Amino acid sequence: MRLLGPLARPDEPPPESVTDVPIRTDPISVVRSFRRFWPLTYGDRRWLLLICVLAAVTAVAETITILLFAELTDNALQQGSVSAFWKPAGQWLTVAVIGAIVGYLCSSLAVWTAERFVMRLRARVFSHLQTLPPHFYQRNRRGDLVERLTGDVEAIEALVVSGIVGAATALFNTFFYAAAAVWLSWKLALATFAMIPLFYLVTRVFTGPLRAVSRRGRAADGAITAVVEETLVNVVMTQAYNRQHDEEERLLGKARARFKAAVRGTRLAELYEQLVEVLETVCVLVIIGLGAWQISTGGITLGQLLAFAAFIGSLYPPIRSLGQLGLTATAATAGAERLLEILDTEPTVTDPGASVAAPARRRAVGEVEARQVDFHYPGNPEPVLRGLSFTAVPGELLVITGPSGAGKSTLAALLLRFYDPDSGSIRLDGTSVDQLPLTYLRRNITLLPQDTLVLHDTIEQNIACGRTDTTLRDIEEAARAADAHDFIRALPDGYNTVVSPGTSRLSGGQLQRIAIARAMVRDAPVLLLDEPTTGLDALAAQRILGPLRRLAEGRTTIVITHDLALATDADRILVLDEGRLVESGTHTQLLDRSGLYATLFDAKPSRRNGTVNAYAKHARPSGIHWR
Ligand SMILES: Nc1ncnc2c1ncn2[C@@H]1O[C@H](COP(=O)(O)OP(=O)(O)OP(=O)(O)O)[C@@H](O)[C@H]1O
Repeated sequence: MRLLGPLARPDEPPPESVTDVPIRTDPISVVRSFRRFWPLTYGDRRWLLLICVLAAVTAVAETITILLFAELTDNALQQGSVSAFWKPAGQWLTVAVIGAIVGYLCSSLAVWTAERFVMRLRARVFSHLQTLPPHFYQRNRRGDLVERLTGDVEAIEALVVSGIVGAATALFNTFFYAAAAVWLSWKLALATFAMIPLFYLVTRVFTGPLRAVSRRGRAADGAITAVVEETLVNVVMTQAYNRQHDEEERLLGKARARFKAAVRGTRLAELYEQLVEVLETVCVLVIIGLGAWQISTGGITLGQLLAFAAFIGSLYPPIRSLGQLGLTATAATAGAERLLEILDTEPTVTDPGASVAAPARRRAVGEVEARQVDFHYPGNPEPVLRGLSFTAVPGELLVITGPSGAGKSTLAALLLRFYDPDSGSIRLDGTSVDQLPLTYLRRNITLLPQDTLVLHDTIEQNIACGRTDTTLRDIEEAARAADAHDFIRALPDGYNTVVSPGTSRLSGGQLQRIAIARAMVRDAPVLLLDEPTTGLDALAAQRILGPLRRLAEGRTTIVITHDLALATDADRILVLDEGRLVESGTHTQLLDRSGLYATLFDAKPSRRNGTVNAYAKHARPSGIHWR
C-alpha cells in the first residue's frame, strides 16, 4: 500500500461497488438534522433574533397598508371624496417607506447571517476532514467529498438559517394577515380557514417522494463530481488507453441518474404548485361568493371585502412557503445525512495537544522505537502487524522491506501516528507518540512519499512548504544540496515557476529532488522514505541517491522499499512478512542466512540488463550505491 492513497490503475475504472457513492440507509429526521447543525449558529443568534423582529415589523407594515387601502376604498373612492384621500394616503406612504427600509435591512442581514453560517459549516467539515485517517480517503471518492463540501453545505444552510428566517417571515405574515382577516369578518375568515387542512394534506402527500428523489439527486451530484475529478486526474491514461468512451459512459450513467432525479423532482414540485394554485382558486371563489352575500346583508363593506380578499391573497404565499419550507427542509436532510457521515467519522487518533507538556526541545533527538506493536485496521479484524519491535537511532539507515502486504506502509502510518497500535507502542526519544502533541511529532518526522506532493505555488514556496522563517538563500542552499538548483534555474521563471499538483512539468526525479530540498529545509531529525525510487529509471534513481545521502546525514532514516538496491548499504535491514519481523541484519548477513531476504533479493530483476537473478551474492546491484 502507498501511504498516501491508492494509485489509479490505468487500464480499469475504479470498482464501482467499492467506491461508488453510497446512499445512507438510515435517513435522519428534519428535527435531528436541525439539532445537529444549530450549534453552528452560535455567535449569530442575536442577529437571527433581530431578523425575526424585523420580519415581524415588515408584516405589521404590510397589514397596515392593506387596512389603509380598505379605508381609502370606502371613504375616498366610494364616496368620491378627495379630502378623505390625503390622510390615509399619507399614512400609507409613510408605512410603505418604513416597511421597505425594514424589509431591506431584514433581507441583507439574513443573507449576511446565512453566508456566515455556510462559511463556518464548510470550515468545520473541512477541518474535520483533515483529521480523518488515510483509510477514510481510500473508502470515499474525492469528488463526492468535494460535492459534500459545496452543495450539501448549502442545503444545510437552507434548513438552518434560511429555514428559520423563512419560517419566521411566513409565520408573522400568516399571523398578522389572519388576525386582520378575522377582525374584518370572522365568518368569512372561518370559511376560508376551513380549507387550510387541504393545503396541509397536499404537502404531506408530497413530502415523502420529494425527500426520496432529493436524496437520489444529491448522491448523483456527488457521483458526477467524483467521476469528473477522477477522469481529469487520470486524463493522460484515459487518452493513452483509449478509455475516453468508457469514461463518457461512466459519466453518462451518473448523469442519467441525476437526470431522472432532477426531472422527477421538478415534476413533483410543479405538480404540488399547480395543486396548491387550484386550491387557492377554490378559496378565492368561496370568498367572493360569501362576500357578495355579506355585502347584501350589510355585514361587510366593499372596501373591507377587498381588503379581506387582499389579506387572504397575501395569506397564501406565506402558507405556501411554510409548506415549501417543509419540503426544502426535507430535501436538506439528504445533505445533512451526507455531511453527518463525515462529521460522525471519528479520527483514529486524538491529539493530546495542550493536555501533555511538549518536550522542552523543539527538535527531537530522533530515536525511534517500536515496542511489541500489534495492529489491525479499523473495520478489518485481520492483524496487520504482530509483535513488531525495533529501534533506530540518529545517523542510522534502516531499510524495511518484505513482500507486498507485509505491513511496511502500515508501519509508516503508525510512526506518523495516523493510527495507534492495538497494543505495544511507538516511541520517539523514549516517549510513546500518543503522549506527544501531534504537531510536535509530525514536525520531527519528515515523510518523503512515493509521489512528491506538489502545492499549487512557486517552486520557492513548494520548497519552503509553509516555513516562514526561511530566506531564498536557505532555499537555494537546500536545492543545491538536493541537486535541484541547476534545473530550477533553467526554468523560465526559476524559483518563481509555478507548479501545480498533477500538471507539473517536472519529471519524477526532479520532483523527488524538490521533495528532498523541502525535507532539508524542514530539517526534521527523522526521515521516513516511502519507496523513494519507485517510478524512476535507474539513472534518475541513481541521481537522487547523492542528495538523499546528504539529507540522511545525522538523521534517523527509515526507508520502506521493495528496491533492494537501496538495502545493500543499510546499517540494518528489517524484513517483514505477514506483519512479523522475520529477519534483521545487514545485507551481507541476510544473504548469508538464505532466508526470505535472500529469496526476495534473488528474485529481483537486474536494472542493468533486465535478467532475473543477475546479482551474485554480496554484489552491489545495478551500480546504485546509497553511501
Ligand atoms: N485501510 C486499510 N484497511 C484495511 N486493511 C488494509 C488497509 N490498508 C492496508 N490494509 C491491509 O494491510 C496489510 C498490509 O498493508 P501494507 O500496505 O502495510 O503492506 P505493504 O507491505 O506496504 O505492501 P506493499 O509493499 O504492497 O505496499 C495488507 O493486507 C492490506 O490489504
